[in-house]
Amino acid sequence: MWTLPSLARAVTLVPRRPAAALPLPTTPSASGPTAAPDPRYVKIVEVGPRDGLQNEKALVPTATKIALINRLADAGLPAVEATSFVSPKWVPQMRDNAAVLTGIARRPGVTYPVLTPNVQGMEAALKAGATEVAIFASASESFSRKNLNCSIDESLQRFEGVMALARQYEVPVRGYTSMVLGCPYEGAIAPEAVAQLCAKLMAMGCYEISLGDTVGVGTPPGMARLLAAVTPVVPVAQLAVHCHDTYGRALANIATALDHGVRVVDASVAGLGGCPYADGATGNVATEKVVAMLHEMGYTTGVDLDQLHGVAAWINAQLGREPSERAPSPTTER
Ligand SMILES: CC(C)(COP(=O)([O-])OP(=O)([O-])OC[C@H]1O[C@@H](n2cnc3c(N)ncnc32)[C@H](O)[C@@H]1OP(=O)([O-])[O-])[C@@H](O)C(=O)NCCC(=O)NCCSC(=O)C[C@@](C)(O)CC(=O)[O-]
Repeated sequence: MWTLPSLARAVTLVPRRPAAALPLPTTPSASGPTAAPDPRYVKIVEVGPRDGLQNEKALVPTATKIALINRLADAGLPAVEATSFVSPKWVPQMRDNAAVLTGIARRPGVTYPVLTPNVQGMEAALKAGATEVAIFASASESFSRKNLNCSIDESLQRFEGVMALARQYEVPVRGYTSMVLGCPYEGAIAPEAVAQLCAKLMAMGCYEISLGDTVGVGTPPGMARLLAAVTPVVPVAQLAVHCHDTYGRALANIATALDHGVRVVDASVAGLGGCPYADGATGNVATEKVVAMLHEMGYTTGVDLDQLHGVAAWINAQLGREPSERAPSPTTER
């Protein structure tokens, strides 16, 4: 059986900057990110292969997942969340995590984060060659128990073990905070409680916090109140927003976040997804809709919108899904 001391031999370790010193989002160049932060560049973190597919009822073939990830990277997405190393009893769709992560063709300059809820998941992720991971906490006690089978405090204790391994193997860690704008089990969530949790995740060593409107109940004023509470404790350059589109408000909420200086946006190609432990959660906002809006607003993303539409149509066909409403044509871009 594989044991921790064999880890150094099992994985190829790439020397990295300490996670806390990771740079702000920058415009990617042909050879990777440039040094100077560009205020008009918005980094899209594509979460479809994980957050999207985790909710599909029928098992998606591993080859389809790998092809999806490769196609998204080819379309210019700078970060493609590939899979999660969670219990296969809890999320069967992600049980081929190692095969997916080892099967993708890694494109230079693209990161492929994976979710790790505990040391067991982190060890498996490292063994499969993960070079970036994400831990995921909830601002709602009820959702924490449904999603992670433990309290918020217990989840943070588990993450300590993940962070220790991440430091040892120099793997950057992204932190998620879920249910930041409301919870189906608890209703309203206090922005101050979200801020406190985000501060704890930052103190543990996360380089960025993604604020999850897990069930899409947020509104632009709610997003503004949330960011007013969170930005004093987490610099806005280290915040991302992760908006589900349950009630069609995701783009408006993202636009509000952009107004407040957020420059990292999570999205899911074709609007795939939901959350298996959050009743009523539909997919993340569709990546093609976010990219179209950003380009119309004069932001750059490095994403080829036509190619991305092709990926959305392809994955819809693979999954037998009806295409969602097409986002504006790239011909209208500035
Ligand atoms: C955290 C646990 C594992 C606790 O689950 P548990 O049952 O309390 O764990 P346990 O430690 O008691 O172990 C029970 C069994 O699970 C196994 N196990 C334990 N850990 C692992 C692991 N890492 N990988 C593989 N197997 C694992 C362990 O080996 C054991 O196996 P058994 O002895 O019964 O055969 C479980 O609750 C779980 O897997 N939860 C994950 C749920 C999930 O993935 N939810 C979706 C992602 S979160 C999300 O989508 C929100 C987000 C991030 O997108 C942001 C937003 O929208 O807000």
